[in-house]
Amino acid sequence: MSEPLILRLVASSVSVANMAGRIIRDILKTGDLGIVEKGLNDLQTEADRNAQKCIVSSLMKAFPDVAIIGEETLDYSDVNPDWITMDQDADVLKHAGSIPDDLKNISAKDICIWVDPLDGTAEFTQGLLDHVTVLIGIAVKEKAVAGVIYQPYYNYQNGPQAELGRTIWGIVGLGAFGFEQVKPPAKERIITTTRSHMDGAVKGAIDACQPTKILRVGGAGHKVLLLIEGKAHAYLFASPGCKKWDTCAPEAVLHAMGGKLTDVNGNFYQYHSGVKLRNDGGTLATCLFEDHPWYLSKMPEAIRCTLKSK
Ligand SMILES: Nc1ncnc2c1ncn2[C@@H]1O[C@H](COP(=O)(O)O)[C@@H](O)[C@H]1OP(=O)(O)O
Ligand SMILES: [Mg+2]
Ligand SMILES: [Mg+2]
Ligand SMILES: [Mg+2]
Repeated sequence: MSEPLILRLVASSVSVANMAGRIIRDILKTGDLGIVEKGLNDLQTEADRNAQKCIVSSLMKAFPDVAIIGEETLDYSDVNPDWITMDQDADVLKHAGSIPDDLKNISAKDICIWVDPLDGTAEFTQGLLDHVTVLIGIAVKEKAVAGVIYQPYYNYQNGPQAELGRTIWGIVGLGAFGFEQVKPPAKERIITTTRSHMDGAVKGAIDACQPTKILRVGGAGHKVLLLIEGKAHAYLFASPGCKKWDTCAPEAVLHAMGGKLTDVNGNFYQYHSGVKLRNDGGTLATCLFEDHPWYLSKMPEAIRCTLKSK
């Protein structure tokens, strides 16, 4: 008998995220990023386009009955056949015996896969390569239940011989894998936030939490990696810039390891295929589930009202 659908989805996502990471690294090596301005402070490169073609074409072929929503608007008629992979990561498939009961019998019609082929595009164009991640999030009905975060330039500070890239994945109720889970320092309050989309509300919400340190870095995926590795206590972005493909995979991985991600009013985002793309309520995520209410209680009333999820 074949493995449960949720595990096959994650195993395929891990394999295809690795291939997308190779495509991203190849584009950077050419030196021509093919940058397009989609809007104010909103860029797209050839790496975003090609990585999404690889991910969406591969997953569509493997799971034709599942809804897939990617960040970039693209024409899929000219996809390079070498970019289509049907591989499924063997290490993921080994967990077939430990799937939580509520995910054992899911149906393809209830699934939506959210694809951010390259999260941290602004930082990618500026050479801040460790801020870049490939995000594939899997939702069943409205809930983010599984996610893959591939970091294509992990290790790049260690010189040209270093082996690049790492895969982090998780399934809520099963666990999260591919990283060393470390608790954040007890006597500090480190908050990570945007470096390229800062505004008054983002700053006001952070100040209200009186952090001991602020880490301004790019990418939703990268900031959640800082949480799961204990380098920050909270990720706070009191602004509606992120979309469902930015938060689905990070939220699932964070929940799988014991953290929590919501909007700044404490509401969970919904991820079914008909949902509004924009995360109107901002982002408040904590490494430890039990810390979340404290940060929530510090959110200024004016910011909570402005960022009510619609
Ligand atoms: N105003 C915005 N316009 C477009 N994308 C945004 C905006 N704000 C946030 N994002 C997306 O959310 C990610 C996290 O935001 P930030 O780095 O500012 O904390 C960004 O890397 C970007 O994803 P992407 O790079 O995939 O387009
Ligand atoms: Mg983008
Ligand atoms: Mg993104
Ligand atoms: Mg992106």
